[in-house]
Amino acid sequence: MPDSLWTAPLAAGPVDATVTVPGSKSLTNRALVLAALAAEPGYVRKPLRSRDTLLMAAALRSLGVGIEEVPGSAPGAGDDWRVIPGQLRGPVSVDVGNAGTVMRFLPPVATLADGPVSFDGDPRSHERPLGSVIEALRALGARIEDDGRGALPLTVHGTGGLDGGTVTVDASSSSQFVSALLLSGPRFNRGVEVRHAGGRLPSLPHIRMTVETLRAAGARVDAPEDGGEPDVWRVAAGALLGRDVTVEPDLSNAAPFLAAALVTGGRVVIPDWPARTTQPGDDLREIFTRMGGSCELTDAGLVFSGTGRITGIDADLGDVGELTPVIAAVAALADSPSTLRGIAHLRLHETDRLAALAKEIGDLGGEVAETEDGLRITPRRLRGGVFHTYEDHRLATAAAVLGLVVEGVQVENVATTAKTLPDFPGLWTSMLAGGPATSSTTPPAGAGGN
Ligand SMILES: O=C(O)C1=C[C@@H](OP(=O)(O)O)[C@@H](O)[C@H](O)C1
Ligand SMILES: C=C(OP(=O)(O)O)C(=O)O
Repeated sequence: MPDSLWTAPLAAGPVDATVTVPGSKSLTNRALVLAALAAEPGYVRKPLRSRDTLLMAAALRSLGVGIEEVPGSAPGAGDDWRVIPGQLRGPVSVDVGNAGTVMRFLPPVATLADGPVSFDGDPRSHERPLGSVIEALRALGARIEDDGRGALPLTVHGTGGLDGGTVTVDASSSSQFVSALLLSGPRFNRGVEVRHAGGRLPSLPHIRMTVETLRAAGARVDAPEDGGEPDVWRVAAGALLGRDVTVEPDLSNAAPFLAAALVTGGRVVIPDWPARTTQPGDDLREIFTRMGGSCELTDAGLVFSGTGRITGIDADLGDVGELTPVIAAVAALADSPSTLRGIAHLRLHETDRLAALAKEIGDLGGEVAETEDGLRITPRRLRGGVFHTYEDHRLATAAAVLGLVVEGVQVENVATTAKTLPDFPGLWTSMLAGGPATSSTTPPAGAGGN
């Protein structure tokens, strides 16, 4: 059966709305892992409930961690999670879907289980790189069965603990390799020292996020940004605290909504925008200001306005690669060309994002050329048509941005946005209706967990 098409709504005029963006995927999944590895129960409040985080919760539950629904502390935000750590058990089968955080963060956790833990996921999960994590865990003492391709499927033969120690990895294809080894590090007998050796590390803010969340959970961490050796992180062995963590809104998922203000010359308010954060999405304030908008952090949240004029940019997005699809969509609507650099690793994301953006924006009449490490975008008059999304949530939200000002953009499989955003179409139409837009907290069908 062909995937369904969703006709992206055209904006009738400048948008003017307040959009409550659900919790951060990256923070929710780190909070779940750290709470599961803690020495005492804790809470994850205002968690994101999307495919990626429900898969993480389901995997941890099957490993023996209690994750209970408790009434939410924040009005209207849905239930919170109480996480009760326990002895991790096997045999267990984990479905990672196409979640990088699940497929990379959980194999190190599985070494602590008392039996085998097998991992598998969507077809794309077999193509996303994992070899550095597999080799690193073997070097630290783990037994792992795989088919030698450095990817899923695989089985970690947990023995209830791991020696740990020093390991060198090439994390140039994903920062998640470093984050994965650090997150479980406090539970390894000798802690862990991770040394990156290879090309440029992408998504550094996500590694800083890992370091901050570990420290907040009581771990002792040495990191390069504190005057340590470049590309070397050390996590000492030790018990993790059970904490009460409130998840920030997902600032990367704010991108399409801020873009809506930019491309329609409107105004969007995102409540609860943190004054300080490790989320890469915070860079949208600067990037979209350079592209013609203006923003202000107020008590009501981030107030972002467009003028209707959109300027192209030359930007290195290596630290904030996950923002690329929406930035590329905005760039295709600008009044001057853009060059997006430092993002070769996007070829290994949910899909090959560079190829997909070049093809799909190109099919609407745009001019997008792939470079060795990014995209060169020359704005052209766009026309409607089918925008294929390759089961990539951020391709779908990028297409919705184009559809605001290009009539007849039909987005294939918009439901794929549920990877990180529950009810994106509902949020989008509420934004266009001008009312307050708040996503439903109902989990997407087939997401696993409960
Ligand atoms: O650690 C994380 O939560 C993430 C790290 C980044 O991965 P890469 O370093 O593979 O780009 C990012 O793109 C992804 O969406 C989330
Ligand atoms: C790259 C992404 O996801 P993942 O966590 O699956 O790597 C993303 O969300 O843009």
